[in-house]
Amino acid sequence: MNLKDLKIQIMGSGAIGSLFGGLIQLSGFDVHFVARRKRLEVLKKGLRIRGLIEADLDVDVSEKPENADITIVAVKAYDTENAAELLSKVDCGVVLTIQNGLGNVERLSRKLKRVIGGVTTYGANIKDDIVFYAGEGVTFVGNDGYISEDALLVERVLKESGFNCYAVDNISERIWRKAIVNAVINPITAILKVENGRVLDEGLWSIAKLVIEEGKQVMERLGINVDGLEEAVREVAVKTARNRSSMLQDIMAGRRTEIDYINGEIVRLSDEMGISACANLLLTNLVKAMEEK
Ligand SMILES: NC(=O)C1=CN([C@@H]2O[C@H](COP(=O)(O)OP(=O)(O)OC[C@H]3O[C@@H](n4cnc5c(N)ncnc54)[C@H](OP(=O)(O)O)[C@@H]3O)[C@@H](O)[C@H]2O)C=CC1
Ligand SMILES: CC(C)(CO)C(=O)C(=O)O
Repeated sequence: MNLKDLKIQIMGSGAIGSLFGGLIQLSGFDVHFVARRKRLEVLKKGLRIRGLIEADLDVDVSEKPENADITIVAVKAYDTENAAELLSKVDCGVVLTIQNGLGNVERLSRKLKRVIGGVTTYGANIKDDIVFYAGEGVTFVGNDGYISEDALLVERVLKESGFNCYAVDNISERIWRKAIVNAVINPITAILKVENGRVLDEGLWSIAKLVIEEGKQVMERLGINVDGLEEAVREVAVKTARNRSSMLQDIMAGRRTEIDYINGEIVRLSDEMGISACANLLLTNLVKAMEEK
């Protein structure tokens, strides 16, 4: 089978799903977009991408998933279970999650076969129904302990579509490292309504260190490598110093955040392990209180 004969499906065609689907379709693949509510109506009229590229595409979009060779899950973490239920009604092929947060692979795997993990630093947002391609990044896909055929297939499709993409054998470590970055930067910036760089201020960095330490304890118990974690968080804070985190943007727009699946998941796992995660609990509950305002 020719690679370009593969059918790719995007489950959740918001900012990052539309960007991935749009770039994959532009390189010649047949792409099916799954969307709902306002986004479904918008995409029926076409997908508009601006920013690092400019493209206007007619897309195949519906509310229901279809059979596909590869399905990319790009719903918010709190919608994962519902997405998995809908996908379980069709043959969705290899299932790749590019979501943020912890536990997405596990939640999808309860209902679906051939799930592989993923993590991406590409950046996109939607304004006035237009997808803004804000930043080129890197995407890692795969499993733990081995490089699977499914991960290699996804890597080929994404590379062919112009993505920096690598199949890896330590996807949990990569997912956890991004989650710890998000556990530090996202709630602190959302609560204080400040840009990412402010977490480097002395007082805030002392909170950051507690959040990282608690995350580290869980990671170590799960057998995940924690080398250089604090330095890695610091590096992202420096590189994205002028950014407004996604959680700050969600809070400002009155949207639900992914806090339960980032800091909240560290707290849940710590409880299960009988260890303390006070800093993560505090940040989780403060952000939840802000969501309820
Ligand atoms: N945006 C980015 O740059 C990046 C995002 N991520 C992660 O990717 C995930 C998605 O983020 P993002 O694209 O920003 O979020 P968006 O809210 O823009 O997109 C999610 C989309 O999924 C839709 N959706 C949810 N459930 C269903 C369903 N059952 N059927 C059809 N559509 C559904 C939502 O619809 P509705 O709005 O109606 O709920 C929404 O359009 C998150 O986990 C995020 O943290 C990771 C890296 C970068
Ligand atoms: C890396 C960071 C913190 C960049 O803003 C991010 O992933 C987010 O905002 O969700």
